Amino acid sequence: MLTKLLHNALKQAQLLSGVRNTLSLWSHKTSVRACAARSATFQSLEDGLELNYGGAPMRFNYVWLRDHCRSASSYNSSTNQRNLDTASIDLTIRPDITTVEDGHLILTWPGGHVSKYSLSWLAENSYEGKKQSTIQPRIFWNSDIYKNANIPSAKWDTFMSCDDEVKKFLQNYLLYGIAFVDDVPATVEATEAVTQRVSLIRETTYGRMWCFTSDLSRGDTAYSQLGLDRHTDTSYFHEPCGIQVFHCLKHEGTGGRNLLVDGFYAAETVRQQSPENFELLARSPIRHEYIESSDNHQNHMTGFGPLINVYPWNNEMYLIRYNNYDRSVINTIPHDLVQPWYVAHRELTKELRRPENELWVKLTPGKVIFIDNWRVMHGRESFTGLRQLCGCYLTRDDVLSSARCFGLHA
Ligand SMILES: C[N+](C)(C)CCCC[C@H](N)C(=O)O
Ligand SMILES: O=C(O)CCC(=O)C(=O)O
Repeated sequence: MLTKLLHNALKQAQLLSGVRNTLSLWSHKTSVRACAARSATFQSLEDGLELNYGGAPMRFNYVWLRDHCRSASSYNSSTNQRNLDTASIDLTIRPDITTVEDGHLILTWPGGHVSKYSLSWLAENSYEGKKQSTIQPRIFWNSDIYKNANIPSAKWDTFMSCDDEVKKFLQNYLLYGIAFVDDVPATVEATEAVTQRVSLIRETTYGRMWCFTSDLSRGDTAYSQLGLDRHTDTSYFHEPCGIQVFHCLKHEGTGGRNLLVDGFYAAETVRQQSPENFELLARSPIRHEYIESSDNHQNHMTGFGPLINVYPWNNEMYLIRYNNYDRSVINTIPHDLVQPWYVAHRELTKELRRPENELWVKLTPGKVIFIDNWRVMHGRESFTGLRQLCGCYLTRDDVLSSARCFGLHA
């Protein structure tokens, strides 16, 4: 089941990533000395070599090859760290001898040092390979897609005792950007324990674990009974918190449902409809800000970054900051682009607000939700009565590290 999901996600990511194959643009071949060995051939280029090994040709620069030598003197394979001082490599270095033998590329450098790279390692680590592959397979969703996928929630008992349950949970989390644990005791301590099964908690000005009601104890509308439109949190950090955990410990009143919207689904729609609007949102840095001044709390946080962030080599999205409440003065976009930026922002907002893209959930005591705060927007319906919400933030790097240690593609 998971394998099939992953396969579909990979297919979808490939379709959606807008990757263009530029291999046909390659030039600069100096000599065409083809050397056949097994299924691999190479050709020398001015500053490196081109390797043909199965799929598309791959090009490797000579300085890069020397820098990535995995011999014991160049690389410490017990700490997985480089020994070689990169600055000591002659920038005009070329090997004296190049051969392909037994599935390896073997280079003998001036001075006699030999570097040996397995062809499969080279294929895995080539730019061409990276450009065509997805860093994190995901399934973009609207309300129907998510509901029809019938993703099971993890259960407190098994989640706390069985690593495989945490692995399944993380796999769902990586694919959809949201995941639930049910039957959790309605306490801050149990919420903390569930979170720590996943990774480290990130302390912020709001605390390590926070538990809040609508008492306006902080200078932010989150601490009121007002509805909150879809947004991501801590957009005013240069690195917004990666994950938001919520657990509603108590609600005696009406309303207060939570809204979830997959920002990547909406942004991908914009990319398909008007690539220039997507580009503009991905290129223009904007500022968000959090200012709080009271007897108990003094804060002035501000961070820059574009609304949409993509990896430049494959155009895959990895982070959206969208918070109209906390967006600060726009003075980082030149005049000519201000109007187009608002047009692009409007188009994205329209997609984010489509009712069919909205997933509404009523968080009840026992149900803990993990939300990818780099991808999935959350909001809240206004409410009456006493409502107590606890939770915390996690850092994305720590969560991805946990996922990789479980052998997941992250
Ligand atoms: C979740 N918790 C109530 C602790 C913090 C709320 C932070 C609210 C802020 N406007 C933001 O969006 O970042
Ligand atoms: O009260 C809620 O359910 C959500 C609050 C919220 O959106 C936030 O703290 O950012």
